[in-house]
This record gives sequence, structure tokens and C-alpha cells, in this order.
Amino acid sequence: MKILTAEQIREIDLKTTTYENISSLELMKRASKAFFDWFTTRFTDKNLPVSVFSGTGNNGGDGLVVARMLQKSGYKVNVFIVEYSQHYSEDCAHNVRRAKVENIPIKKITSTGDLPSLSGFEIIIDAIFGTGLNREVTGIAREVIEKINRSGKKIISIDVPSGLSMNGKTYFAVHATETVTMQIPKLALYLPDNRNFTGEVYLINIGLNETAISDAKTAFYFITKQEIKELLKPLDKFAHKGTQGHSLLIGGSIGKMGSVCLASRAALKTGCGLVTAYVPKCGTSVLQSAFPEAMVVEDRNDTHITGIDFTIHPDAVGAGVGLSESPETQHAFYRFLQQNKSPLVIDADGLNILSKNKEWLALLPSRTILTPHPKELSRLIGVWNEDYDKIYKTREFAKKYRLIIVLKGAYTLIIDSENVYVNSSGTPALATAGSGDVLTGIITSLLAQGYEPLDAAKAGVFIHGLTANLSATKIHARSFTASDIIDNIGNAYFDIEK
Ligand SMILES: NC(=O)C1=CN([C@@H]2O[C@H](COP(=O)(O)OP(=O)(O)OC[C@H]3O[C@@H](n4cnc5c(N)ncnc54)[C@H](O)[C@@H]3O)[C@@H](O)[C@H]2O)[C@@H](O)CC1
Ligand SMILES: Nc1ncnc2c1ncn2[C@@H]1O[C@H](COP(=O)(O)OP(=O)(O)O)[C@@H](O)[C@H]1O
Ligand SMILES: [K+]
Repeated sequence: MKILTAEQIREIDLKTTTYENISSLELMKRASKAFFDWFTTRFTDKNLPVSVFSGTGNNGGDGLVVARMLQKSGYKVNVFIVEYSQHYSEDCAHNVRRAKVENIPIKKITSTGDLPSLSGFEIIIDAIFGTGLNREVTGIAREVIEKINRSGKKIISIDVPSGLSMNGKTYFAVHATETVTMQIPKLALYLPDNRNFTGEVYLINIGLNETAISDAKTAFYFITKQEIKELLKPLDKFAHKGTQGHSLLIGGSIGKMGSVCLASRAALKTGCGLVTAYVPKCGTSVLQSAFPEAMVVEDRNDTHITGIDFTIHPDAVGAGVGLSESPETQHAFYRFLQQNKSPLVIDADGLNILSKNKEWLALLPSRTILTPHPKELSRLIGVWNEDYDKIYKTREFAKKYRLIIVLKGAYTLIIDSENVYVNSSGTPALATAGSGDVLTGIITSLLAQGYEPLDAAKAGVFIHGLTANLSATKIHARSFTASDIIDNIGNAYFDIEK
């Protein structure tokens, strides 16, 4: 699904009205009805008093239509018009008149003295600014937003939290508890710098014209379940373990063998036919008792890897989990990179070793997948000022070395030399020890099964996150573990193929 800019969305709004021969007012009604449907499903108690804060643009217009629909269906609604400008958009002005006719209590806020008490309200609907914001919020709008943010009430933002910048760092905006955005994902809603503004983000379909959307050009995408469903390969009736791919996981050192166990088990549960772990001697019995399905190739050294020598021919290699950064291990890793021809995933200490020896990046096969968390990424590319800067620097880095970067986080980003994909699955339950090791195993397995590296990264990250969504009502987020991710990979496949 495309992520688009405010300008592109404006153009799609316009094309929708032209292609479908409807007025902009009609489109506003469609959008507001979609929000109303979401809201009335989410808040079924009509006695909860609702206040709608609307601006004077089309986002304010949406708020006014929503207020009318809510009052009509029995909710107690008050509207406050934040008059930051005396210029009203045509559709907003029309809906102010309609709201007055329908006797909705409306109060204008033009100066500090007009600020209302919020104590009588349970829910605040924020329709002050949408994607039309083009400068920092000042004056009365700022005062209102400060007051809303201090209220401690539930704040539901229409389209975007008012004040959120669509193309740069945001310093001041509504702190929404939930944001209900109109059909098209906006990048700003998924960036960690904005986590205090957006709250939980929901996408609602407002019936924008599909041709208009498909005409828009972008380098940013939001990964959906449907896309992952389309890229998964069917299981061949005559499949046998030799046709399903062989994953090799290289890693582990004394005290850190669990990481390789997790990655190897995740690889097998993701569906490759064979899994081999390459570990130091101390790891062999750990692996073979914890995970009998895996084969083990043993390093000559006891505590950490000192020479990566094997005779098997893996279809994909995942290297780095629990590896350690001892000088002998670094040297072994270097020699491995010089000889390796298999598709490759590198995580954890594998990334740290590369950060210390950046010239080795040139040895990586084209489309190698690196899976850093933000700290590991900064060791590779240096520091960044804010999220947009981080994304552009990462894309440059991916381009320079022809890599695919999986930047882990709440909305994991998959970045190659051209495009940026935002993952849509996952919950904070995934913030648990070994979660990243499991991801490495999943992606390595998909690579071994013959998926293109970008598809393996996208599907792997989505499946990993989905295990947490599917377990949300069965395992409390606080007690969800990396092993629970592995145990739910099958359920994730079921859910995607549904
Ligand atoms: N065609 C329509 O009627 C549709 C309307 N939609 C809604 O329309 C919104 C966009 O509406 P608009 O483009 O009218 O803009 P907004 O309602 O987001 O912005 C309000 C107005 O304030 C002005 N402004 C911008 N920054 C300001 C600042 N810091 N201080 C004071 N004034 C400022 C702008 O010139 C703009 O006219 C979307 O977010 C969405 O909610 C869409 O949902 C669906 C289609
Ligand atoms: N709040 C969150 N929401 C969704 N996913 C998360 C969240 N926190 C962490 N994750 C995911 O969990 C994994 C953690 O990986 P990593 O930091 O390498 O952990 P570890 O080193 O413990 O294995 C990543 O895939 C990341 O995207
Ligand atoms: K808003």
C-alpha cells in the first residue's frame, strides 16, 4: 500500500471528485461517515460526553460533519471552533451553517478567554488541523492544543494529530491517544520521533478513487497482509526436505548459545527443509538437546568461533547472533565473507564486526540483508538528527553497498537503494530477549526457500510481528517470549493464507 505526501493526497482528493463526478462536500461526507463508523464501533456508550475541536479548514469540516452524525445517533456532542483564521474553507463554512441549523452547541474560540473547561467531557475529537498544516502552530490554536494535551482525556485525532508535520520533525502537536487516518498512510504517523503525538494509528477506507491512487508515484510503502499473502509461495505436493532449502546459522559463543538455538528453530519453523548451526564446541550439546531437528557443525575452538569451515552447501546463511567480537572471530568472519557465495543475513555481532571493519562491507553479496536495531545502525552509518535524516542516510548506505537494511523497531523499516517499506504488524510484546535472533532465523529460512531478498525481508518481518498480534489475547504482552514467536509462526501462516 502506498504511503503518500500531503500534496499527493490533495491531488487524489481532487481526482476522486472529478473521476467520480461528486462534489468535495460529498467526499467530506464519505470521509466523515467512515470516521463515524469507526468511532461508534470503538465507543458504544452514547452517554460519554464528546467534544469536537474543529479548525477552519477541511479537517475542521470533517469534525463538524462527524459532530452532526454523532448527535443524530444519540451522542452528547459539543463543538468548539478554534478560529485560528477568519478564512474558512468553503466546505467547512457550509458545515458550520448545517451544524447550527441542527442545534448542535457550538462555541467559537478566538482568544484565551474563550478556552473552555474540559472537565465535563470524556472524549475529545481533534479536528483542528489535518494534512493542510504548513507552518508551526502558534496563537490560539497552540493554546487550545496545550489545554487538550493537559486534559488527560481520550483524544481521537481525525486524519493526523493536529500540528503533526508531514515532512519534517514535529516539535509541537496534539498528543492523540488514537489517530484515525483517512485511507492513505502518511509516513509521519509511523516514525519513532512522533510516538508521543500519534498514539495507536488506524486506517479507514473513505472510498478514494483507485485509479487516482495507482497513478501516484512513491518510494514509500506500508506493508499489508494482502501483499504478503500474494508473495508467499504455495507448498508443492511433491516437496521434500531437499527442495525446501537449507539454512545455515553461524553464531554463538560461551553463555550466548541460546541465540543460535532460537534462530535455528525459527528457521525450521518458517519452513526450510534443513537447518544446520555452525557453533563453537561448547554449543554442540546445547543445540542438540534443545533442538534435535538441527544439524550441527562444530568449530575447532571451545568458547567462540575461530574458523568458519564447513563442507555443506547452504541455500542461505544467517550470521552473527551471539557471535562475540573477539579478534579470532573477526578474522574468521572476514575469511568467511571472502569465500561466501550464498545469500546472506547479518545480525547482532556480525553487524558490530562490520562496523569496526567497514571496508569488509564491499565483500557482501549484492542484496545482503542487514538487520540492525537503531544502535547497531548508528555504528554502521553514524548518527542522525531526526527520523527523516535517518531514513535518507540509511537509503544512501543501502545504495552504496547494494544492501537491504531491516531497521528494527515498533514499525520496522525495510530500506533498499530505492524504496522504504514500513511494517504494519507487531506489538510491544516483541520487545523481549532473543526476539531479533528469531527474526534472523525467519528471514534466513525464507531466503533459503528461494524468496528474493526483498520479499524475504518483507515477509519475514511481517510474519515475526504478526505472531505478537495473534497472541495478544492469549499471552500477556509482558510474558510473551522469543519462543512464543517461534511457536506462533504456523498461526501467522494460517492467518495470512486465510
Ligand atoms: N475533499 C475533502 O473535503 C476532504 C477532506 N479531507 C480532510 O481535509 C484535511 C485537509 O484539509 P485542508 O487542506 O483544508 O487543511 P487543514 O484543515 O489541515 O488546515 C487548515 C488550514 O489552515 C491553514 N494553516 C496551515 N497551517 C496553519 C497554522 N500553523 N496556523 C494557522 N493556519 C494554518 C491552511 O492554510 C489550511 O487552509 C485532511 O486532513 C482531511 O481531514 C479528507 O479527509 C478527505 C477529503
Ligand atoms: N514496541 C515494539 N513494537 C513492535 N515490535 C517491536 C517493538 N519493540 C521491539 N520490536 C521488535 O522486536 C525485535 C527486537 O530485536 P532486537 O532488538 O534485535 O532484540 P534482541 O537483541 O533481544 O534479539 C525487532 O524485530 C523489533 O522490530
Ligand atoms: K486533526
